Amino acid sequence: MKLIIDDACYAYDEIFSQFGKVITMAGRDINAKSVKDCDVLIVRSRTQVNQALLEGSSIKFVGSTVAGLDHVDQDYLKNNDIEFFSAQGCNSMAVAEFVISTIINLAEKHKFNYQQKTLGIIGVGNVGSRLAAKADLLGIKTLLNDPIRQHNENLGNFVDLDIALSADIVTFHTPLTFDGQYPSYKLLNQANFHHINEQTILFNAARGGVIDEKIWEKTQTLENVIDCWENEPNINQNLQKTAYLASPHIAGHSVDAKFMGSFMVYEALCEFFGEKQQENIKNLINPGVLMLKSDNLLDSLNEIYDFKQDTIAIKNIENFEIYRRNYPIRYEWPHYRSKTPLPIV
Ligand SMILES: NC(=O)C1=CN([C@@H]2O[C@H](COP(=O)(O)OP(=O)(O)OC[C@H]3O[C@@H](n4cnc5c(N)ncnc54)[C@H](O)[C@@H]3O)[C@@H](O)[C@H]2O)C=CC1
Ligand SMILES: O=C(O)C(=O)[C@H](O)COP(=O)(O)O
Repeated sequence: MKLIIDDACYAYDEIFSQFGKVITMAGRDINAKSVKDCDVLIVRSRTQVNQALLEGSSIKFVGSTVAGLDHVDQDYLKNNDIEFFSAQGCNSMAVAEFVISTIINLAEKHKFNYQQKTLGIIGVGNVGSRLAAKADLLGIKTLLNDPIRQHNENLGNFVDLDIALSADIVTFHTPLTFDGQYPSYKLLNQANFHHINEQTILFNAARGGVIDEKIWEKTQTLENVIDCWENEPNINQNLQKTAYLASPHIAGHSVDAKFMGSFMVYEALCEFFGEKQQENIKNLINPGVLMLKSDNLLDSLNEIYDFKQDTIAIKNIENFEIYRRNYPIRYEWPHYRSKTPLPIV
């Protein structure tokens, strides 16, 4: 069997070589010619998985080791009997940690008490619900918006989009969708941007396109935090120059998340081909207990990982893709022993 794998997939050799010959390439370079005689395709977010890539190939299984689905034409896969698995939730804790760590840093910069702020979370799935749980632990009041969940689960505590947008801190965690009853493309647009004002902290760690950047660049906010952009890696430099954090789509890039993305696809692949899982793969990340020296929350979170370094690293946007492909090691909070309680859920 032949597997073609994005070389940014965590531990691709240790994890996937039990299935056959592994060929790797940068995700953006995987093309119809390279997949043609392969049986399995494993990607992250940079490969467009569609008819143009797969028609006439031998691919029987596609695994995506990330949460977003906008790079995959799932209808094409279904109609052509190609098995698809996506590692939903693999990086949700990493994104929640990114948002909380940034809020704590902004509280210090602007001298506000985060317990007196409201946090509007738009999209309350794997990321949004973990973020909400961490915010609750810290005593931050959340305003949750997710009309799909509200409709399906009849949740009484959810709010309308306009209410979530009027929070002090507004953060998007929806997929990028263009159709259905609740498309998220330009969810923050001409008609509702007036809720965002000079006191708002606005995050996009979901996907470029969820917020209309043409309007965003003309809107005065307290701070912008932008991890996901329209037209990556050719990002909007007006927004980049003024954002508190302008990072290269790395909110989900913890070691744990990358491992979990690969591992979840591995489990699905074992099931698909009826192969037994190798026990040792579960132990591929094991940094032991990591000790923190700091004695307050802000310093502890920055000692774990200071996200400001990611903004500095892409001041020259030519570094956008290189930096994210060679991202520093960042472990999630549960690995650390801290003198001050961390909001771990
Ligand atoms: N910056 C990064 O590194 C990362 C970005 N992402 C992005 O974040 C998105 C969310 O990730 P997860 O929470 O894991 O996905 P998820 O599928 O678990 O949750 C998404 C939630 O958004 C809701 N939703 C969909 N359309 C909506 C709308 N119009 N308004 C409000 N809510 C809506 C859904 O009902 C669902 O509950 C991913 O699709 C991906 O695009 C995910 C992980 C890492
Ligand atoms: O899971 C998602 O969705 C993401 O946005 C990933 O963190 C993106 O990872 P890359 O494949 O772009 O490294």
